[in-house]
Amino acid sequence: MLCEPTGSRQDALDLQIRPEWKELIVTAVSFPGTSTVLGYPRIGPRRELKRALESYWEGAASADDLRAAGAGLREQTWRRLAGLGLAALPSNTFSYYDQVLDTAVALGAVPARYRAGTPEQTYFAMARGTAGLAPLRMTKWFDTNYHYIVPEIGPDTEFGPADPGKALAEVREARALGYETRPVLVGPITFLLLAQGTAPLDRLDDVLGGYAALLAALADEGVDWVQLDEPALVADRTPAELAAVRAAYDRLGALPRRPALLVASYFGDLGEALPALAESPIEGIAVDLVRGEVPRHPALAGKVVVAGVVSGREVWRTDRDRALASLHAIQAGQVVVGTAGSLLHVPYDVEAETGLEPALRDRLAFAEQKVAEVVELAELFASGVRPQRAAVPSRPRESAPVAEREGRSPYPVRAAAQAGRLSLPVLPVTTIGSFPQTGELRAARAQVAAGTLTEADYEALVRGEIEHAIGVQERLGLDVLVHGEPERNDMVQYFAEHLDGFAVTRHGWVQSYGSRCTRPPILHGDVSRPGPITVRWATYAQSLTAKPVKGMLTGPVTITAWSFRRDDLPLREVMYQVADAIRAEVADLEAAGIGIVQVDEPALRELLPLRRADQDAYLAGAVGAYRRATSGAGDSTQIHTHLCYSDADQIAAAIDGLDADVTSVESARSDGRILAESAVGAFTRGLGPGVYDIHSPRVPSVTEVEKLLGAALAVLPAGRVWVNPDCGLKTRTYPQVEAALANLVTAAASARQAL
Ligand SMILES: Nc1nc2c(c(=O)[nH]1)N[C@@H](CNc1ccc(C(=O)N[C@@H](CCC(=O)N[C@@H](CCC(=O)N[C@@H](CCC(=O)O)C(=O)O)C(=O)O)C(=O)O)cc1)CN2
Ligand code: MET
Ligand SMILES: [Zn+2]
Repeated sequence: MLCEPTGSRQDALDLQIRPEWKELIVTAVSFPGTSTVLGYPRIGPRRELKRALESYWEGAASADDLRAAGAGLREQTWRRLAGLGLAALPSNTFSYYDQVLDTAVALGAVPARYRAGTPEQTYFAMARGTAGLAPLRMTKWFDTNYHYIVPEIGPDTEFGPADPGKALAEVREARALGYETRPVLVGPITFLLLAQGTAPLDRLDDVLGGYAALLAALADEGVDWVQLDEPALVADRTPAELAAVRAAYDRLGALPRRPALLVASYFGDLGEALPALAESPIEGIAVDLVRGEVPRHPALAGKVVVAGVVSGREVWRTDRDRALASLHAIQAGQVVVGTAGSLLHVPYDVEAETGLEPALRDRLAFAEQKVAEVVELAELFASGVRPQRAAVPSRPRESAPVAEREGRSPYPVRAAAQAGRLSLPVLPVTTIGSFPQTGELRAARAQVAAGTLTEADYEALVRGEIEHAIGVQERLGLDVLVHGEPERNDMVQYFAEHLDGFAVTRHGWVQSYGSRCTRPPILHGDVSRPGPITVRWATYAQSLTAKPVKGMLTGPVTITAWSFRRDDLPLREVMYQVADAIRAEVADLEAAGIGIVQVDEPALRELLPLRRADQDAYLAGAVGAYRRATSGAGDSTQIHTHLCYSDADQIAAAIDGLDADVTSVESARSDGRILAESAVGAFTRGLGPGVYDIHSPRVPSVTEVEKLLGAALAVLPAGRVWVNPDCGLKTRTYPQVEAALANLVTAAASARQAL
């Protein structure tokens, strides 16, 4: 998206070169080549890393097996990038789990309680927990569907010695293959701003000591350039934070022994942070020219600018003229053609998608195609090719605002109608929707696709799974049951497969967290619903039990957010089209006698623009879409929603605006932050703060659940509290789930007694 030039930018343009800048405009340290990417997918073109990790975690493979799989993938990536003609290769963009966690380990920021066992055991304990130890928190990486591990940096955190081992090993590994690389680390400001703890910037000095040690070790290894990723600089930053940016890079720049520094920004425009970086003694700055503007600052004359003209977030082919226009507009010591951010968030290769309609496929570029685009643009730019037409801002065409639909009575009226219809106990126990996805189900879907299993046999298998899930819930004594979503490969892809306007991929995997991946659908046309999608599964489940079964839908914001989407329509209109499809599905569920419908919106927070100035318009559109999807429901139909992250306080008003009767949220993995006074006030209707962290294989004890429930009951009236896990159970196994849910039911019973 293009932004209007801001006043401060215009001023920067008009500035004369001040004397103090003269010394900053040193001769540019040259960058090793005219093309690069800031990062690359690492899960493997066929999810080789996922399989290696999961076998290692299951105990079926050794640490050596896992290391060999990692080395193979790294080699394959470097060879491919070089083979495509890319000039400057990054390293340390591979990770066994997450790059923020890797940086924490490199900085020695390993909380004492995890420091036991082998390095692998420590690493995966932080990421996933152990039988006795909860993992570190995990949350969304900026406005993506990728999750990072939140470093724990408090006022008293003791940093161990810096550990450059992984970065050095990758440099050596690439060198053995004949490649000099540029190691990538998360930069100090982003690292601290993403960390959990009180005023983490207070720890800047300690952290910079760690970076200094890492940089020295890399310099000793003969590394010429290091990339420090600072996406946090494209969000609004306070004057104190901007001062910290200057202090940090002044200090790192002044180190006597270090490689040249490329500070990489992406996901938006640097804005106020540009002068802070440009005026510091670093050698290069990477900018996002897909979402941001051409950077202008006199001190850039002495620096390398890596121009992110190829999107790391979308899958459309790059507009060559627009990219060339941006490249020619940059005034810098050296302009290098690059990607806007890492390619981590797009799939590997469009060529693998033989099932896509050729007309659509021709418009797409995945990671490999994007590398080829970077290389081609670098050649065109070097030979002085100019854009053939004036760049037209790719602004979506505006159309008349669509009226929002309203229909439901105020909450108290609805709550009374629902209480009469549902007669639930106080503290009702429920789940978020999915039950474990068995290997048998996944294999069966693959067989249907391959034509070796009939639809009828698959259908019978799904019905059997529903019976099983209902049986388990009945036996354990849950109050509101779910059918368990066995028919869904993914909560978004499944709907995309049943709606018009979407295409889905076969191999288009993108890492979501750890070994978990999704295949984001491609929303390329007008969206509509050819027919009911979930009704037969929900009614089948309801036919098996006298307890209420909750219908389960994914909301319009989330379906839109977790798809690659068209850019020729405003986001709001796209979301409204999806909302109308979901609205029809809600109506059909209701007509089929389903009394509770959950419309999940875990991505509501995710698409929140990084700049405050853009947030209200987005939230109005997102809330409008949700209400459009749900406001057709009658008063006695209970509408639930589910959001799975803890920083709900930032969008409290919007969550309230959804007007759902019951909201379930992640809470267990984030120590009940949602129950803090600042957040809990947002929930004026039913609330289910998660009491079971489903992202970890460990089973919470009854006491643990009781504690979390007690915390909820201390701040909320019991009549509005629900008992549920943090999120769906699809990534867990049945034994884990049954043990955990039994503990939830027991804890709820004892909490009811105590009321
Ligand atoms: N889109 C999306 N984003 C989300 C979530 C989500 O559920 N969906 N949840 C939050 C957390 N993120 C998550 C992301 C992925 C998964 C997840 O479990 N993904 C599965 C894949 C799901 C899937 O598409 N499964 C397909 C394909 C399964 C498969 O691997 N098939 C094999 C063949 C079958 C076999 O023999 O196993 C193959 O293709 O090779 C299916 O079930 O049909 C995985 O990585 O394992 C969980 C959480 C936030 N973002
Ligand atoms: C990422 S939110 C997941 C909600 C979905 N209903 C599930 O249980 O899997
Ligand atoms: Zn969830």
